[in-house]
Amino acid sequence: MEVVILSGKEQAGALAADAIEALLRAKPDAVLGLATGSSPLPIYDELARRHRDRGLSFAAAQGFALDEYVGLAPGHPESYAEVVRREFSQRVDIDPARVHAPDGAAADIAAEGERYEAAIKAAGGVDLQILGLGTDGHLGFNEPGSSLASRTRLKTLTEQTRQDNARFFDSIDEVPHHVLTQGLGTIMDAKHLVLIATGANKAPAVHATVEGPVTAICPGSVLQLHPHVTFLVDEAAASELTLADYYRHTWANKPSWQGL
Ligand SMILES: N[C@@H]1[C@@H](O)[C@H](O)[C@@H](COP(=O)(O)O)O[C@@H]1O
Repeated sequence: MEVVILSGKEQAGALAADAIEALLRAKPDAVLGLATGSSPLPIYDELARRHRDRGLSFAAAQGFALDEYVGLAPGHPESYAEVVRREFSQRVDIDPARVHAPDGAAADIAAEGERYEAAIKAAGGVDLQILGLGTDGHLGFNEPGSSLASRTRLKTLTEQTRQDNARFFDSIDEVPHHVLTQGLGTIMDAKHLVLIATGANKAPAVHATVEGPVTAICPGSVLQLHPHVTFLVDEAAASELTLADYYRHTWANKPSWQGL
């Protein structure tokens, strides 16, 4: 695990964009795992800037969203398919037909989960997965209690997550109770995981994820079992980390030839 403590979310976004740019230059047809929520927005802003200013191309790439609400009307502005389109796809040159999301309006949600798993596999798996972190430690929409081996499936949101996400809707009553999310096992299959967490409200979840026991109570903690995971956190989100000084020391002394 690599924990990088940065001064702000723009710096975190730029570092994640560095990793994505390096991947795309080495492998133009890379498969990107796309996260929603507010944390990854600085990454998408930076990728859009690099596309515009220096021709970083996503033309051969593919994208897979982590999750989707169940029960929103197709095209709802807060559906994650729409958020990914608005914040990422339409700002770069990726083929919209190669950006996928689970279909939260599918008649058979269980079958849709299996179809989505098969689609990720058929694409060759995710090369780099962007992740945010819920205040309760969730990844995607894998709420506390999720199996660490879970695959794409229906989940019920906690009230804490519905309240956290109510800011995107007119009222909490409009936040769906159900979602379709890649499982923790699905997420763990990605080759490189890049988690971005900023702000003091994420500090307890960051601490539990990085330094707590590996437990379904904190789904993020499963990342401790992944061989290539990068945590990009700001000072506020890092404020409860026991080994913060060591992470800073490691970053300050990182060999210049070693990427993320
Ligand atoms: N399903 C998403 C997660 O993928 C995201 O990580 C989390 C945190 O969101 P934010 O980054 O806005 O704090 O929100 C949602 O629940």
